Amino acid sequence: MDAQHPEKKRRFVKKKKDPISIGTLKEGILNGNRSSLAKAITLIESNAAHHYEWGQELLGEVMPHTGNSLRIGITGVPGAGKSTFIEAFGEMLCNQGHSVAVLAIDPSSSLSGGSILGDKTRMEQLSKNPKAFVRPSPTAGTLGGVHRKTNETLLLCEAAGYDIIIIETVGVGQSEVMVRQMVDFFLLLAITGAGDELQGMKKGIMELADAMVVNKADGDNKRLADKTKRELNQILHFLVPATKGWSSKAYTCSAIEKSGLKELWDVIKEFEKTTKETGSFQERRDRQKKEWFYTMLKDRILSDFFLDERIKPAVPQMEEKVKSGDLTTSKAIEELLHLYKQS
Ligand SMILES: Nc1nc2c(ncn2[C@@H]2O[C@H](COP(=O)(O)OP(=O)(O)OP(=O)(O)O)[C@@H](O)[C@H]2O)c(=O)[nH]1
Repeated sequence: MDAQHPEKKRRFVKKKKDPISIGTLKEGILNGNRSSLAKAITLIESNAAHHYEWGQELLGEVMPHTGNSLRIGITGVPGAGKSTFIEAFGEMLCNQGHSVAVLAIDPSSSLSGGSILGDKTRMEQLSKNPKAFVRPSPTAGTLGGVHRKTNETLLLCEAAGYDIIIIETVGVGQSEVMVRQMVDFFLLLAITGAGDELQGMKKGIMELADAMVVNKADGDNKRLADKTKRELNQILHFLVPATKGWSSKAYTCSAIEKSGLKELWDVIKEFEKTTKETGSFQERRDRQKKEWFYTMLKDRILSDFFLDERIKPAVPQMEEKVKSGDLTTSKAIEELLHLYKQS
């Protein structure tokens, strides 16, 4: 019977006893129901084809309710204090009446199967706050897959009414650009006394930042933190600004003492106000949507190509021919594309 009604089958998430309709999930999300949101994210993150379809259908339904948050990206080398900072910063925002969703991207989980961010229970306090929603990094799949899942989770969180979305990534170089492509404001968390002035961070990553904050500016470390802040400001002064019309600066804070957080929030609010006035806020959002469209299109074409029934066996054959010198690389590619276009 299901086979005769594919539409009907498609509209239901089949759990053993409790089928959930897309409509119910949508309603739950729009009412800010956390369990509906969590179920929807599970659909988005699932690698099963039918879940993917349901997830996309749901996303289409909630799309008109997205786009209303301020999206903040945070990165920093391991040990910079990201969890401590986000927990304190998130609590402060919740106390001010905001609702905050925290999503994580952990490149190590998709590249090696291990995880830098995900292994331990993180941000326990914030997770318990009724105005906050903390979601660990999707662990399975390629970095591109993690990108899609995080981007779609962000949209679901917006539909659920979270007005501040924080996307955290561990600062090891692979995922900063990806996060920058998803957020309005990008913050780099730094620490003092790491010897070389860029603390292992490439200049390219500093160029992505709308602000840097030297964490752990407390106790004996305070003076050193101020010194690092001055050094970073000197470097930032010579870099191309990450956002048109905004000059990125360095600040200090202590996540443990909860100092400097309010000042940093004032900087972010000022950024939002200025960039909305100049139009660069919307320009970036439009550019991100365009980039996202092309990323998804290329991903889709790639997987369609490599999963094609005729292409699958032909690729290793062509590879052998290229290796043995029977065919040039260009000729082998031409033959594969010819085959693909016929199928
Ligand atoms: N003195 C001081 N220590 C801090 C501060 N923030 C974090 N720490 C400490 O720095 C260490 C690392 O903090 P985490 O928040 O786990 O830092 P992280 O490694 O960037 O974060 P994860 O990505 O969660 O591993 C912990 O021992 C924290 O207690 C701070 O403001 N002052």
